[in-house]
Amino acid sequence: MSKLPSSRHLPQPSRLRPPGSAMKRLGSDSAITSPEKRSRHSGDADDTGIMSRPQHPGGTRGGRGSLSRSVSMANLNSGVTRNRGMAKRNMANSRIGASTLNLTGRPSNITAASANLVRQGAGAVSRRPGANITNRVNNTQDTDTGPGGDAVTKAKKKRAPWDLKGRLQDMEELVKCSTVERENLLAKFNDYDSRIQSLEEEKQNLNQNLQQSHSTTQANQEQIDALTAKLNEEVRQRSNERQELERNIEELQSKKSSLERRIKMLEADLSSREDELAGLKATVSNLTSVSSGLEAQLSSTKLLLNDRNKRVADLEAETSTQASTITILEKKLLEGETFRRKLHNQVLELKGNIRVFCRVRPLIGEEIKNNGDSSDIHHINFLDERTLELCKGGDVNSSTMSGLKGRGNGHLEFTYDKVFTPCATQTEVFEEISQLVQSALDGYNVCVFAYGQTGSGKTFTMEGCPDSEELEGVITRTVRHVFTSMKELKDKGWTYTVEASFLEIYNETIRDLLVSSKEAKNLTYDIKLVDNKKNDTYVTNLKIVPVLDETQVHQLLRMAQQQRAVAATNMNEHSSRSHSVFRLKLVGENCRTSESCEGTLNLVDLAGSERLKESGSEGARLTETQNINRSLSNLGNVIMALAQKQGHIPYRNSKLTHLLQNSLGGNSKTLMFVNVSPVDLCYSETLNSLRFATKVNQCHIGTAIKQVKK
Ligand SMILES: Nc1ncnc2c1ncn2[C@@H]1O[C@H](COP(=O)(O)OP(=O)(O)OP(=O)(O)O)[C@@H](O)[C@H]1O
Repeated sequence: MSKLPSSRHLPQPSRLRPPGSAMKRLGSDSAITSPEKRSRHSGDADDTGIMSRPQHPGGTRGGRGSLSRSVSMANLNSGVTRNRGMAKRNMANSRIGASTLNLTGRPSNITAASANLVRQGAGAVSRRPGANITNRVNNTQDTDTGPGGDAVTKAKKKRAPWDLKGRLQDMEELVKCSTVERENLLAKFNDYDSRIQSLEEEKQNLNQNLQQSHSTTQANQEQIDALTAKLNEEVRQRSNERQELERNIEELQSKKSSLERRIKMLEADLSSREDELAGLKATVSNLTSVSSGLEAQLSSTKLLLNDRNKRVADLEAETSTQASTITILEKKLLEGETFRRKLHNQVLELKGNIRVFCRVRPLIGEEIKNNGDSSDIHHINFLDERTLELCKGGDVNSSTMSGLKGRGNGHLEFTYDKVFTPCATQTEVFEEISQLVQSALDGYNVCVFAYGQTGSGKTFTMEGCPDSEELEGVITRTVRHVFTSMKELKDKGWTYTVEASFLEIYNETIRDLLVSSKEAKNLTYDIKLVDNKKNDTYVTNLKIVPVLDETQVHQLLRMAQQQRAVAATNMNEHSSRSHSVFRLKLVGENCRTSESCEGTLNLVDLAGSERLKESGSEGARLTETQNINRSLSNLGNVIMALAQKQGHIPYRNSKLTHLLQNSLGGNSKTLMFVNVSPVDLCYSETLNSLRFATKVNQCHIGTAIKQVKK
């Protein structure tokens, strides 16, 4: 956008004075425009600068002087007018030029041109007005043509100095010409004036235009400023945006680089995946071939499946038939179970309701040394599973004992239901009595007791070594067998409750082994009949513990052992001198058959038998021995009475027989272990025990009766 000139460059109205005013000033300065002034300044040629001739003294001279002055004035007027006309023309020209230039948008040139013209015009007048007038007069005289051309031509003819008239005529003609010229000039002046006025108007218009342009320029400037500010703001925003964009570019570049890295990784991954894919494709092709094979197999399998489904349908039909058969068979099984129990009982009856097992323990420890470092037992021969032979050189009389067979020479044979050699294991021993345990579950009273001299192996047989499973005794194995059988019988509808008690009889006094001596301090334990008509007995105040599993029973056994240890200063002696009775009461119910049963299992470790003569006991020991022998002898008597079916069975003669009344009578199955020591020195006690066992073995107690729960 081109910058418009400021107002100060435009021509100032004061400088462009109207021609009238310039002329006025010119007139006033030169003092020649008005006749008054001309007359007033007629002698002041110096003021005007016109070279006037020196006046001659006298009138003529004065006349000539005034004429010259008139001519000079006319010339002057003419020159001034001409000069002023030139000036005006110049000014008009300059104004025209200025307006033209102004119209073309270059007013500065106008101002300069008009100023120059004014200066030139003014200068032309002001510098040498007199000279100009003179020249003009002279020139006019020489060249002017016009209305007075002839007169001038005539005037050109040099008049004689005396021809004043002619000269006056010339002058008059000249004045006339000047007047005409002046009028012409005035017309021109007026013409110029009107032109100036029009130019003034034009100038005013131009000024208005200029002002409008100025205001437009200002508006434009404001707009420009606003636009500039906007532009700056825009530039700032663009700069911010650019910075933002640069940051974005940086971020994008970093992202790009990270993406490039990721692309590389992905490319690597892709290539590995491609490899994997290739492998998978190979696998897929393999699998496809396998699949086609499998499909073929599947179709054949489907065919097979159809056949099988058919077969399944057949089998289901068969199964339903079999299910009904199973129901029938289960019924038969239950009947069979009942029958088995009967048969089992009959077998035991055939075996005898009281049976005797003989067990000879091995030599142990010092006994082997004393036996010449040999475990061979010299005085006992095992003839078969049920017979052993006792022999001692010189003891011929023994063979004559009643009921005993022998080969003579001190050889005595003893036959029992079973003879266990020293090599017999605890397991083998228990297998033989497990059927009795089964009888207890079937609802019979069972009594297993161990009889024998001290140290013959009674406790080993009944309790065993609790720390070794292999050496577990009858009690532990019985408990396990009971709970195992209970589980098996559960499938046949039987559920059982088990109660345990454990007591000892020492010097004919009952002691509860399942309570501490502190707890049992003020308690008395008496044996009483449950029902006077029957032989069921119970012990008052005795602790009966319901047991749910084998572990619980083992805890009771350990507690009983501790009680026996606390009760004695010498445990072995105390335990040897008392009878211990472990009792399990088994109550069963069958929900299917509505059967019920109640059996009692007594496991008795008797006190060691001892012959008074041979023991040489005295004092308390003697009393103990007497009590033991009395109870053991009474046990024999009861058994004998039962065998002889006597009317009175002396159960009450000892606590032991009284307690075991129901388990020894006709309503029970009894098994007696006769434990034998292998030591030679124990021969007499062994013989005594074997004789006692023989007596028992010869007894037929009667038929055991199944106990039905009341
Ligand atoms: N069959 C056997 N095998 C190995 N050792 C046995 C056997 N029987 C008994 N014994 C051992 O013989 C020793 C005496 O046995 P045990 O204490 O059982 O005799 P006991 O008849 O109970 O004596 P007591 O009447 O004094 O109680 C024990 O050390 C025992 O371990």
